[in-house]
Amino acid sequence: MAASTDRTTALKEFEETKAGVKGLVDSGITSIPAIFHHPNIHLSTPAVTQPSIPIVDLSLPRPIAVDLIHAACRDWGFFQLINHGITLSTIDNTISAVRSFHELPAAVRSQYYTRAILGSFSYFSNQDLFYSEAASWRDTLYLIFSPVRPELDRIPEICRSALVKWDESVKEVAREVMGMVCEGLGVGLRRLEELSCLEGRGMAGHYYPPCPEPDRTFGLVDHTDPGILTFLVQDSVGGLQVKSMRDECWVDVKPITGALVVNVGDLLQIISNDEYKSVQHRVMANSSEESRVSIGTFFSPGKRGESDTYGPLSELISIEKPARYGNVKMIEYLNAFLNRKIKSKSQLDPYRLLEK
Ligand SMILES: O=C(O)CCC(=O)C(=O)O
Ligand SMILES: [Fe+2]
Repeated sequence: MAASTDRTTALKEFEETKAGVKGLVDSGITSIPAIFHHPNIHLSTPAVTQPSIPIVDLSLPRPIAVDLIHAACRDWGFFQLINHGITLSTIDNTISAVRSFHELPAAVRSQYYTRAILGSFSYFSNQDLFYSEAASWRDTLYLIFSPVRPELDRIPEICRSALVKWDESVKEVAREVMGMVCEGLGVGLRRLEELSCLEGRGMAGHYYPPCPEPDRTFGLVDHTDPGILTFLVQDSVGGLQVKSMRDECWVDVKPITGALVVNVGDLLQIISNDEYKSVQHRVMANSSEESRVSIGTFFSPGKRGESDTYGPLSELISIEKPARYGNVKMIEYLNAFLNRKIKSKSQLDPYRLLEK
């Protein structure tokens, strides 16, 4: 009881600094506060560097790229996309813009600190700070681009134009990739787009400061993403790991300059009726001397009215393979995701109809 009261007080104190993990690092700490201690971290297995997640070259002839994307979504739930058309300078500018926001003086960035992510722009440390057993070594800026358009003047000037441009660039790549995903699934080319899967877009700009005790905490605990597809760009520091479906090993996602990391979310697993799998991933606490930045864009259906439900595509249901999930109502689904601790697959379970 006393311990949990202490923890609650410590969490509130940390929250009230509105300066995130970056604020702790700037204060010169040499050990991490107890709220960041993950008790069973020593039990978690280290990652291997081989095999690595698939690489898909978008400049290959389309049928070949479609086959590669299909195999990657089926066997890994993850791939790195190269030659996708977004220039290196756009990527660098975007990463720098996110870094610059997180490195603004605490008094300036703290003005944006809020957990109300439904506004245009928010900044916080650990989305699930008050739900999880232990906090992780990470701060985040978050923006919703669609279906509600952001109020541009509420986005800090230091990252505004870069993030708006990034959203547009990623959306174009996602349009192409979603078409190829549909082709791989054997459904109409625009099926996902017609389901408004390009129209729900949120963006997280994560900042992982160097951690003085990286063996005691995580950067981001293992989880699956709730939406359709995630497109992520990372700097050269590394730390992202994916759980291999084949042997359950954690595998490093080695940073490749200019690449986008693409992964299947829980909703695509549902819609594809288990053809494609959303796969667990995590980020280790940053043991390098430099801070790490990654920017994820999360695509999900933008149509979220009472009658808009999303379940296994009728083309993928047969007598041999009946529907494995019931229908999802987006508002309920997203609210459930936002109001609990980060974990894996919990979004899928309530909708599962049959045991695999
Ligand atoms: O920072 C990363 O590399 C991964 C971030 C991530 O998995 C997420 O935001 O869902
Ligand atoms: Fe993720």
